[in-house]
Amino acid sequence: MAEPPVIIWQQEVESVLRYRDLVPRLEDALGKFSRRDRAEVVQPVRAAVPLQKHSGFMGLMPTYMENDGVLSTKFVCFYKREKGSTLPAVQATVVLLDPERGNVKAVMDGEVITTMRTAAVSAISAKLLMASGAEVLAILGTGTQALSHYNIFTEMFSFKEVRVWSRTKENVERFVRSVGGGVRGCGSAEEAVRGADVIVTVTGSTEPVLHGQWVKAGAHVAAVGACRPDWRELDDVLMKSAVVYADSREGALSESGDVILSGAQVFAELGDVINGTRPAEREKTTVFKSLGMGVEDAVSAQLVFDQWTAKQTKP
Ligand SMILES: NC(=O)C1=CN([C@@H]2O[C@H](COP(=O)(O)OP(=O)(O)OC[C@H]3O[C@@H](n4cnc5c(N)ncnc54)[C@H](O)[C@@H]3O)[C@@H](O)[C@H]2O)C=CC1
Ligand SMILES: O=C([O-])C1=[NH+]CCC1
Repeated sequence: MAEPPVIIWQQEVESVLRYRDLVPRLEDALGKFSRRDRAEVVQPVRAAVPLQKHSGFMGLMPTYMENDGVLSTKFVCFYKREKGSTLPAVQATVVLLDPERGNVKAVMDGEVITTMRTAAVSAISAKLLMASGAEVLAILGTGTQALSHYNIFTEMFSFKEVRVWSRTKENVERFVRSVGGGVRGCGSAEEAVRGADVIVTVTGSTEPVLHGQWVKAGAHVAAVGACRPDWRELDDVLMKSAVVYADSREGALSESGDVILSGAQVFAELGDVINGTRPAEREKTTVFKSLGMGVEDAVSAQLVFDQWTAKQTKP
């Protein structure tokens, strides 16, 4: 009989997961995904069950990496929250299985994984696509993803200025305090993004918050919110004038309102750039449309499991 599964909860995930370990694993996973080799990654587009009464969805994100022996699925519930709501926008659990026997090896908190792997993939997009000498970073949104994006973008790059905007002044002030200052709070999205070299959109908005006419030519945008076919964060002007990259072409064409409703073409996946099969158009305005992929959760969960197991066996 198989061993019972271990439970690895939030604090323990936090204590073992580090961006320096995660980033190379995610780069490798993005490259493998884009090769479409079924021995490397099998990952269907997320199935989303509507939770109509609660304005949300439960996403199911199964992934199998045969060569790496990794089998997992994430359950992620995400919601459109009304202004002032204190309920979380995203809750997630990752289940890691033994692919040979089919038993569950570990059940782990998926919030830290989702928060960190999403920010890490956006940072990889910036590493690949932002113009050299980028100085100004703008973040639209001040929630969970805003903080993780701030953390990794300031850890990986040396911006001279970081700006942030959110719907309320209180949210902006709270965010600035939470990161210990060093960030300029802005009164409007336009003020935050004008002249910025890199723009991160991490809002719960279902309407465009970022307009192409404000965006400097050659800027890189990492667009993380609006993960439903009728939700938007970016307007048509930006989508049609930028070179659009995605984590998954199929994901973008079935889940991204910014891609579907603007009619913009997906030029490449990030993995194509990593594999050298599509170019990084650094000198042009670029949008990375992030939807989130099961393979990102799979490699993150395996990393957590390995680190956690090593910690248990240390004398
Ligand atoms: N691409 C991916 O892999 C992932 C995407 N997400 C998405 O990222 C977004 C942010 O997630 P969290 O930071 O966890 O949420 P959160 O609730 O912690 O933060 C959301 C932020 O957006 C702001 N906001 C909400 N509605 C807005 C509107 N109409 N206009 C302007 N700002 C608005 C809120 O004030 C808050 O600052 C969500 O859309 C979520 O679904 C989350 C996880 C993974
Ligand atoms: O990949 C993910 O976990 C999510 N994408 C959109 C909301 C949650």
